[in-house]
Amino acid sequence: MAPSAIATVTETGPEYVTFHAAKGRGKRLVLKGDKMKDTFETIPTVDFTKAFSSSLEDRKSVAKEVGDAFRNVGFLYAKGHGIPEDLQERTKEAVKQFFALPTEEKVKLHINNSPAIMGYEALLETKLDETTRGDLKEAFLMGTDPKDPEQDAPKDLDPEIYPPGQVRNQWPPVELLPEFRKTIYEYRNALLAFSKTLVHMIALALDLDELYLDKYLRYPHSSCRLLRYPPQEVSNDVGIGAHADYTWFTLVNQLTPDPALEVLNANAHWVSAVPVPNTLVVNVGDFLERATNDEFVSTVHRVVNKTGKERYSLPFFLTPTMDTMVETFPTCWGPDRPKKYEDISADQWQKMRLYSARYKHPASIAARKAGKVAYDTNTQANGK
Ligand SMILES: O=C(O)CCC(=O)C(=O)O
Ligand SMILES: [Fe+2]
Repeated sequence: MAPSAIATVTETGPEYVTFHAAKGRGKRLVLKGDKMKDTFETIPTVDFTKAFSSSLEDRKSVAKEVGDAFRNVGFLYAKGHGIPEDLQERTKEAVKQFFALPTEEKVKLHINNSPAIMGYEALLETKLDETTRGDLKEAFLMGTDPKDPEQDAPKDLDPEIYPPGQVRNQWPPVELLPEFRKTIYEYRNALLAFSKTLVHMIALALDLDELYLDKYLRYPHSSCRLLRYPPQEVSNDVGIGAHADYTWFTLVNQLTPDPALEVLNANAHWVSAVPVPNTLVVNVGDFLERATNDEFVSTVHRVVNKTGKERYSLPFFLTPTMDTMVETFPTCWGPDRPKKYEDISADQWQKMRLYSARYKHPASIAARKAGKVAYDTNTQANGK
């Protein structure tokens, strides 16, 4: 696993770092001097070229590097992922064009119109770090929507999870952005294909059959979140407050060259995930941490845009098919290593985390009233 030479520790931060993660609101002491632990100070790079090889030995060599990175860091830079550069360029243009639309066009697509919480979310609408005034970013979210023909969704999805006709994705009119939907789908489908290869590498890294985890991927919850971060002017602003993702994993395409994404190591020092052209930043989410009985780590991260420039990024999130029960993987527990977590349906997990982070969204309020979703009382106070 070749360490990236360009990621560096940027600051030691305050005495404590607070964050928002599966286990509730966390707080970690910043370690200094001889209290410091042996932990990562760079983000490793993994070349995925051999993940596409017909030789199992080649694929296992990539899987080993993925396993090392996910056990020790929870983050890696993926190169050799095969996503065409021209598609990445066109996607970046599409992202910029979306955010350049007049505000009145963007708010027509507001997430409050969508029970699935897809669409446009304005600046400061979320607040992952309660010590700030909110997350200084605007977003456009798209995810699973069986009505979108581009997704070729199975016909027998659970109607409780995907009520027929329910508003999910919301797209800007083609007259305004003729190529937008097409380009975002082309990108999303390429990332979904790469994700399936990454899932195979994860299976091998955990000594599972290479295809063992495919049973979770009949219609995985794959979503893209387009993000624009204006330059921060207020001193304690953040682009996104410190948090862990609730996915299986996230693939972030940093579309602009200036550093802003930071990853928390065991000393509670922030390690910069400096953008590296034509790589994806891959990180383990809380759901995969749980399914591996904490063998893989879901690492806290944040975005701080002090560059004086606008930043654009594009995370892609992967979570298993909503109607599957996710067990602790069989190689991750045994007599000497008891299971720490109950099995949980992907739908329950997704809703619990999504609604906690969007506490005032109409779908979140309705689910709470109906007693349909278990809430983590530690995290709900954070959601706006
Ligand atoms: O913009 C980024 O680089 C990361 C965004 C992120 O952490 C998230 O959307 O969960
Ligand atoms: Fe994240």
